[in-house]
Amino acid sequence: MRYVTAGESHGPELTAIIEGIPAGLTLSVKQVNADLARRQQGYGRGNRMKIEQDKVIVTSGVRHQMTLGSPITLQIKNHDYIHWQKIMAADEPATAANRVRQVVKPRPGHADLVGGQKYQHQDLRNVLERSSARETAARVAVGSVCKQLLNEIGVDVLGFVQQLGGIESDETQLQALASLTELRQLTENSDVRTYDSAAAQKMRQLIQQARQAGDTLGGVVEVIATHVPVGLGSYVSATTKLDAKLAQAIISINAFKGVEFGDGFALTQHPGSQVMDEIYYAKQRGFYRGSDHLGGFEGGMTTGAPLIIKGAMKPIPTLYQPLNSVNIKTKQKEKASVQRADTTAVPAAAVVAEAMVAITLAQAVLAQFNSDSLIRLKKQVAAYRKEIAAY
Ligand SMILES: Cc1cc2nc3c(=O)[nH]c(=O)nc-3n(C[C@H](O)[C@H](O)[C@H](O)COP(=O)(O)O)c2cc1C
Ligand SMILES: C=C(O[C@@H]1CC(C(=O)O)=C[C@@H](OP(=O)(O)O)[C@H]1O)C(=O)O
Repeated sequence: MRYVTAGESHGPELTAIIEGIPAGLTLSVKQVNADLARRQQGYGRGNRMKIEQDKVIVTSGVRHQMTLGSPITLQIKNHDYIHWQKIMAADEPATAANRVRQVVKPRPGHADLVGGQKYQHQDLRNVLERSSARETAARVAVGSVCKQLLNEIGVDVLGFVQQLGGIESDETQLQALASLTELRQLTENSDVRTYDSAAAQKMRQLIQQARQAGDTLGGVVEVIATHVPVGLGSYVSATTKLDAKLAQAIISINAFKGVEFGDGFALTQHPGSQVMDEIYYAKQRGFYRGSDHLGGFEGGMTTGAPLIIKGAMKPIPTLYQPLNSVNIKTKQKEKASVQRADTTAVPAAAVVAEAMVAITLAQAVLAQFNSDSLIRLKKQVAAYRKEIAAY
């Protein structure tokens, strides 16, 4: 399965085309829209989210709510386009009237300067339009389709905020106790996508302070995937290791600078005796682990334990109290340009990370099992699970 997204932040729409989803999957557009809405929420987002109400339009590959096996096209309209039609026009030459709102003072931490140098753009809007995380809405729509496929074979994926601006979310402690369903209820009942708690209150205060100071915040998101079959991915080649593919998928999200599996970097502070997941056997269950310090991976393969993947998001680069920059035209020192921006988008990014994990897992499943028909896929996965359990 492969996919591509297209679309500029202030252009008419985002588009995603997915190729390789099996025929026979009942696709809920309502569910895709619910995921798109989750990505738009979260305390700390800017005014753009008041303009957009992301909804997907399916224009191919699905008939009567069932996938056909042909490429699926998903479109999401940019409501903000109405304010940018002239500036973003594809079919009109540049004129004094439409060459307005140019960006010439690159923002440190955004793609502006390097994008301008690489593509030789003199208006950095040509870079920011596509480097903007607006694109992640399309990925969430693709991820939602993939989650629906994964649900058919019992795999559940959930992303949530683990830490924001240094304040740890209560879900981290709850995670060990709560099922994914309980965790989902907790995260959905809160406007910072965290358990509505003392920690969430502190996060909100910190975001308010950052906003007032013209500053921004980052954080850590966590994604858990449960009931993943044993042995997705392989140790045989660098390119077949599934943990490596997931690392790529997480780092591909705008502003992500780090990824961890299980206890990740903290593993380095303990002796081996404390961090390996010891092996047990029970007749009903087959082989299983007593812990999950390694986040569900050994040798680039899934062990059958829950996948625990964390991603570190840097603070948002656009600051209302802008940092030092240089005007690309005059070469004079100036403060970076200020575009409308989020104070933080960690809650939104948790939904994007969930989508990226779902996409990568769906790709692994479809590479290993039949990808023409959902019925055949389910049969093959069930037979494989039996074979593994009988080992
Ligand atoms: C959901 C989401 C929303 C974001 N919102 C903004 C924003 O409003 N302003 C901004 O400067 N960067 C924002 N970013 C981050 C930039 O898109 C990102 O830093 C930029 O594309 C440069 O890429 P890099 O940080 O991966 O190097 C956001 C990222 C995500 C995931
Ligand atoms: C549009 C989205 O996020 C945008 C991501 C973004 C950036 O630079 O990454 C900058 C802002 O764009 P704008 O200036 O149009 O408000 C965010 O709002 C979105 O998440 O849907």
